[in-house]
Amino acid sequence: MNKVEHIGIAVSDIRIAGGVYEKLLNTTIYKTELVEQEGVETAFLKTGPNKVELLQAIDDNSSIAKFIAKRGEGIHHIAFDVDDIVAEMERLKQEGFVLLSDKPKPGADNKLVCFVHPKSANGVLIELCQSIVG
Ligand SMILES: CC[C@@H](C(=O)O)C(=O)SCCNC(=O)CCNC(=O)[C@H](O)C(C)(C)COP(=O)(O)OP(=O)(O)OC[C@H]1O[C@@H](n2cnc3c(N)ncnc32)[C@H](O)[C@@H]1OP(=O)(O)O
Ligand SMILES: [Co+2]
Repeated sequence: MNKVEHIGIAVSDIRIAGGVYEKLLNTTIYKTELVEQEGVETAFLKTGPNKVELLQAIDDNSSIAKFIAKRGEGIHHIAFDVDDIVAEMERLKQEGFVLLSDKPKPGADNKLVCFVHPKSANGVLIELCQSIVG
């Protein structure tokens, strides 16, 4: 596993939260993207080498809607960059982690992603991300 790729933050209103994070980080949102398969609208900000992903639910079935209903807004997941997501998924499975999909799926920002259940990672939802090249 490589560096932290982004920190995902669950928000109720991405426009309001976007303004707050633009002020906080003294930067502007460089990309917004709707990821329908995940039921989310996203907005990305960069600070130094780090990325923050704001996530708003687009419907009540979204993981983000459930998370906010249960826990309120806040840090939702930590994403790690990987070179070979299939190999990393296999390694984590062998180590006993619970993966939330059998195969990588399309994420935001030209990535293939897979999630590790928070119950198998000390209460933190982990995302693996591999950049799609080309
Ligand atoms: C934009 C695409 C992509 C990217 O490219 O970056 C994204 O980031 S998408 C982000 C949104 N998508 C996901 O989160 C997909 C993976 N998540 C899931 O599959 C589910 O959210 C889940 C983790 C399996 C939980 O779903 P479910 O079991 O239906 O919900 P519960 O509310 O019953 O939760 C069970 C249990 O887990 C705790 N929980 C839930 N979410 C989190 C979390 N983010 N961090 C820590 N813990 C979490 C929840 O509180 C429950 O615990 P108990 O209350 O102790 O039972
Ligand atoms: Co993410």
